[in-house]
Amino acid sequence: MKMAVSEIAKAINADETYLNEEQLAVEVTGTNFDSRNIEAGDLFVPLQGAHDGHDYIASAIANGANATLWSKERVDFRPQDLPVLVVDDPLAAYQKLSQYYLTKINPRVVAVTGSNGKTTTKDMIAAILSQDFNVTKTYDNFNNEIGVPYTILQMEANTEFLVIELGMDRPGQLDFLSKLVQPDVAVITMIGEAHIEFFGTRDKITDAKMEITHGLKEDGFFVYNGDEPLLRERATTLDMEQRTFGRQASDDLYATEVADGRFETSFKVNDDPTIDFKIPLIGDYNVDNALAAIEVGNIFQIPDQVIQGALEHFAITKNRTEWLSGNKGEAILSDVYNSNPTAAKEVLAAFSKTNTEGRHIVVLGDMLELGAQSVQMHADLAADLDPNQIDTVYLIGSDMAALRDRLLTKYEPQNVHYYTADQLEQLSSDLQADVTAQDEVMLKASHGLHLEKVVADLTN
Ligand SMILES: CC(=O)N[C@H]1[C@@H](OP(=O)(O)OP(=O)(O)OC[C@H]2O[C@@H](n3ccc(=O)[nH]c3=O)[C@H](O)[C@@H]2O)O[C@H](CO)[C@@H](O)[C@@H]1O[C@H](C)C(=O)N[C@@H](C)C(=O)N[C@H](CCC(=O)N[C@@H](CCCCN)C(=O)O)C(=O)O
Ligand SMILES: Nc1ncnc2c1ncn2[C@@H]1O[C@H](COP(=O)(O)OP(=O)(O)OP(=O)(O)O)[C@@H](O)[C@H]1O
Ligand SMILES: C[C@@H](N)C(=O)N[C@H](C)C(=O)O
Repeated sequence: MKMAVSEIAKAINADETYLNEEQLAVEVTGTNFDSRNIEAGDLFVPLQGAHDGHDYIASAIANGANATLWSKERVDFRPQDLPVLVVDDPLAAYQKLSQYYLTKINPRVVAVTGSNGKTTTKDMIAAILSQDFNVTKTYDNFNNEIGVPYTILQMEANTEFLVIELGMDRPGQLDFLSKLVQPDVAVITMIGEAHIEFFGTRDKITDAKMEITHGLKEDGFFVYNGDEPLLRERATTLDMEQRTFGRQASDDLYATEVADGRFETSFKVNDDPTIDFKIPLIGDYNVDNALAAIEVGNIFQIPDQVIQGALEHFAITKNRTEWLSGNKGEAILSDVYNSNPTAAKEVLAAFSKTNTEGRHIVVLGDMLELGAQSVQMHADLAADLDPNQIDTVYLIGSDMAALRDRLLTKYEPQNVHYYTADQLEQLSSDLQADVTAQDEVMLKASHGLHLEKVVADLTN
């Protein structure tokens, strides 16, 4: 982005009495809400976390901030050595600025939500559209009320498509984000149980996910998983054009001949069986993510051969079924960004099928935000762990104790290792001592368990 302070001030209704002529002419070339990541020319956005972002203005300036948003409540403590845009609420101003900038650049917008698969599908769609267009996509999975404005303000002036991930863990959040980005295409990958603690039922999760259509343009497209009855039912009330994907003949686009490779999955689709699609990921569920992305490519008339090439080599975001090589030469499947029952079952199914000369070792940590059904849902994962396919299980976290108890009815005790959440280092050192070059290790847990530290220990 490139904007003068005067343009920003108008866009967000900042109090211009704190800005002189010279300051109004200063040019801003980016934004950041973390002073440690500020680059020369950026606008600093002080946000409230556990600490107050305003307290880091000195480091933002030292790193080259050209201007800062500033809460009017802190106006007496404003810095004197750069332009200060005084507003009621810096986060609301940040969101408003992003909306202004989006209107100014005016790309077509593809918005992606779903209980699982948002980041992967976003990456696939961006890879496809990038073959023919200038595309900006969500950085990592910055998908909330802070991450969405950040992504929008990252756009270069020549951006033709914005592929943006929208996340939520409460009703109303997607209503806000969808109206902010006003998608040309809204995608729902699937409905699972992620964050069900704050909804109670999958039905209510579906209602909240459908909010992605609230800002959908009238001539826009709604792309969704047609195998989910809860989505099919809601879609009947929408006027916009719709495209479904899935595994059933009733879907507009469905996969056939799905085949698992060592590190990839291949499949065909109903509308052109001559093309062999391949994705560099294991897991049947990733075919669904790819189908959603192909639908988007079709909407924008990207030829099938071009889509095929883009999917074969698309760049995945780290820690999503990412294969790594461990210190002893073992193969590691890192899926440590998040976890919930549907995702854990899918990844266990995929991992169970991979060939190994050694053992299949699984490390599972607590799945968070599952509410009253949490303990039961952890215990139920026992059905997805077969001692003939998964040799050794490491469990960590309080609710995983329920899974340990269940597993002891079918596993030898020496093959089930249990740790409390504060024993992560112990788990890591025991696992390192146990693993051999021939083994394969899969790790999955909610982000809060920090299994990425174990992955780092295994691969350092
Ligand atoms: C306000 C803010 O900056 N808080 C981030 C910050 O928290 P803290 O409370 O620890 O901040 P802290 O109190 O230390 O500092 C307050 C503020 O001062 C800043 N600061 C701090 C120190 C310093 O030297 N300099 C400085 O500028 C700091 O960046 C922050 O802006 O530091 C954490 C660790 O780095 C991030 O994890 C937090 O990011 C939040 C979660 C976020 O919302 N980040 C956005 C960009 C996002 O999209 N994050 C995604 C996750 C989004 C998500 O949870 N999505 C859910 C669904 C949506 C939920 C909606 N609530 C899902 O996908 O399931 C991600 O990080 O991967
Ligand atoms: N379509 C799917 N169905 C079930 N599970 C999936 C699906 N896609 C991905 N997953 C699981 O979810 C994990 C995270 O994938 P991804 O990051 O794409 O999802 P996400 O919805 O973006 O999650 P987050 O918003 O928390 O980043 C994967 O590694 C896999 O375990
Ligand atoms: C970290 C956040 N994006 C998320 O996915 N949280 C859930 C609870 C998880 O980590 O499993």
